[in-house]
Amino acid sequence: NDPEPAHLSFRSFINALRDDGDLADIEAPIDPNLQAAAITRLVCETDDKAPFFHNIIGAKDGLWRILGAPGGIRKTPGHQYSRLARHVALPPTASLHEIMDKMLSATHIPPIEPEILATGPCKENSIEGDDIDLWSLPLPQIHQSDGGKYVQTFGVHILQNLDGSWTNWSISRAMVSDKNKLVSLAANPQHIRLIHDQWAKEGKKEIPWALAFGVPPTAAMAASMPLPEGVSDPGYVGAMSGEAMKMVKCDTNDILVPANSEIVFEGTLSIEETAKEGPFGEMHGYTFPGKSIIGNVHKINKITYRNNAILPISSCGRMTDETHTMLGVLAAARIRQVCQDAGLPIIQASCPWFAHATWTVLKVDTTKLRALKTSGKEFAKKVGDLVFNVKPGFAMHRLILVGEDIDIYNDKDVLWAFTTRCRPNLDEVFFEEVLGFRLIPFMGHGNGDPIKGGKVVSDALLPVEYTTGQNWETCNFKNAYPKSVQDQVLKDWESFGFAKLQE
Ligand SMILES: Cc1cc2c3c(c1C)C(C)(C)C[C@H]1C[C@@H](C)[C@]4(C(=O)NC(=O)N=C4N2C[C@H](O)[C@H](O)[C@H](O)COP(=O)(O)O)N31
Ligand SMILES: [K+]
Repeated sequence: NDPEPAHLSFRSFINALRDDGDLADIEAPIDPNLQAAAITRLVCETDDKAPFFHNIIGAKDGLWRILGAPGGIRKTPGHQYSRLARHVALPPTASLHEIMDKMLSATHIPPIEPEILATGPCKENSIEGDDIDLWSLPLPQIHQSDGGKYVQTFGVHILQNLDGSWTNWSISRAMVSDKNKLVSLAANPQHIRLIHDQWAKEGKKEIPWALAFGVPPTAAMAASMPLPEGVSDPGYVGAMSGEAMKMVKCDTNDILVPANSEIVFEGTLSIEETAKEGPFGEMHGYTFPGKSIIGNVHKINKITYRNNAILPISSCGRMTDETHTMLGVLAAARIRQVCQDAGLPIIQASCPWFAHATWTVLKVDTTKLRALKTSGKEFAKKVGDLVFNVKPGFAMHRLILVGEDIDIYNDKDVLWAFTTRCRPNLDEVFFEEVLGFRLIPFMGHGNGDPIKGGKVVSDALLPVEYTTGQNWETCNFKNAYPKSVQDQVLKDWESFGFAKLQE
């Protein structure tokens, strides 16, 4: 057991899940080829407990046990987001808005720089140089049609810019391409791509790199979030958690990794060497068998790892997994922040699971909106011009604007507003000149330019909300009857033979 709390130690996090009744300890022998990921996939589709595989077939010398669905959601009422809440030291009853607020909480405060320790648990074991043979490890096959073994679906890539003034953490998938090599996908505008191109411009051949698996959960959340360029994740996370991240230096380069990481791959990201990458079962729920693209090659010079190390995996695909609950939610959080920093009256943002991280719903403060004396067309254009031209907006293809009466974390509310208050076309502003997201099937496998356009701001605020405010009565139990009638109905409800109402 680690001394650190759950948000600062992957092992403490797993113990916290077990205490929450949110972990399935599986002692049965499980095949890393498909079986572990298939169980994890069904967990994601049924919102069940995180699977912890203690007995992976082919594991040896402590490599490795597997934890699935680290960022999944639960069906337990009132505790749906407890696994995410445990990542950021919030109570299991925390709402998505509170989790997003916590992740944004260090936006305008100074960083707390990491503390560098002489050693740490991640140094307990090591494999070096020619002894590295990834093929001998129990590599997970995540989906049957993936182009290779995606050992990397929840580790954190760590890179620095040229002068070392910026340390970037990010999650990008990578598959094994050789006994000591991975190939990853990180396209424009991702920071891995930006840093890669900076080093390439200076004529460098390779970039010092590390990939840390089983990092402190708060670090995994920051890695999944589009922080502004130049904002170093370690310092941001330190400020967020109120204490310095405990790091150790890699043995074979100067990259710092969390001291209690489960497994660390140390090496270099090649500037020139590329390899076929993919296909991979994507976050939008599709695999296009046989379709691979070109990715960058990472060469591993040393592996260090804890005793009985644990590999986290994300078996991504259709809702709901980490690409929706972390990638989508944290992009929406940053979109809210960007709007607020620009002085727009946006008070909340959400990323509904059914939209697979392609929509962001924005709740507008309509009192402030009315003070702007603007129109829907004008406001929608203003929001889109901002959001679709900043990095946090790159994966989103629809923004929906709604008023205060909508609970944007409730799908029925969102769809009610969208289907009844947004007149198709007239109340929508389309953007064809902005960066588009190739991984969405209607882009990468659609009719138009795979990386340009196809975006829209759908204004689901009625015109009256821009002028004098809501002039309708919602026709539902809570709004269409006097309180006295509602109270009488609720008092009699179960005695009339109806089922107990969910709170
Ligand atoms: C939480 C998560 C985030 C992911 C991915 C995944 C998970 C679990 C897995 C590996 C399961 C699936 C793919 C899906 C794929 C999109 C991608 C990726 O392969 N390439 C990419 O460019 N971005 C990905 N992200 C998003 C990325 O982490 C965020 O955009 C983050 O802000 C990047 O950090 P910087 O802003 O500092 O640049 N992967
Ligand atoms: K990041």
